[in-house]
Amino acid sequence: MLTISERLYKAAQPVWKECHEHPFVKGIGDGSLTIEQFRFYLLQDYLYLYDYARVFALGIVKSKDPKVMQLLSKSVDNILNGEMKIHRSYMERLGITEDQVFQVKPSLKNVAYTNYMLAVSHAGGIAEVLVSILACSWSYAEIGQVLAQAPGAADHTFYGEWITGYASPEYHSSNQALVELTDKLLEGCSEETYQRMEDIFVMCSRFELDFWEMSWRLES
Ligand SMILES: Cc1ncc(CN)c(N)n1
Repeated sequence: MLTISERLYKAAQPVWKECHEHPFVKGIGDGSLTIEQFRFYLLQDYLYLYDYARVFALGIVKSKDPKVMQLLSKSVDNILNGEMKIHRSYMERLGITEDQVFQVKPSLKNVAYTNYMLAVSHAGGIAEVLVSILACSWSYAEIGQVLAQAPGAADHTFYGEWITGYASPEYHSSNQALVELTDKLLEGCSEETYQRMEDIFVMCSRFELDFWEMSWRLES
């Protein structure tokens, strides 16, 4: 029998396949993505990650289990001081200051995605919080792993740092902890609850695809 996370993963496969095949993702992998497109993505993603960290923080508020609270607070730290280090390094390379990022307006699709995660998490419980962040964390772990396997991709002078960041054992294990926690929280849940979770997971996966597309087209 499939675990809850395996069922969620299977349900989102058609959308994840489109993410893997998206020209933006392929372009990071083969180095053909323009710096202009990456710069646009970087700025939007930097803003996105602050709201994403807020969703984890909401999980701390919603949880009564000290172990879950510890894991989520570690995740907040991983995002703000780990994952975003990659962004800050690229900002330095591209001559962008944090003040300049905050002058950028988040795009419509960026706002739609973060507002969706925040709304679902505010209205729901700890399981809704976990499932709404899972597609984000998991799809990037998978994209990082796939791109890192292409010969030379991880050593690319510009995109290599992005690829190695998301393919790193640290990123993989923090994502794995979220997958396992989701299974634990939803073990033995009713079919009705599962369907609600699947809707959230697939919706967030669609937002992921939209984020790549928006960045490819520089849609602000
Ligand atoms: C839009 C988006 N989705 C996911 C990730 C990976 N945390 C990210 N940085 N940005």
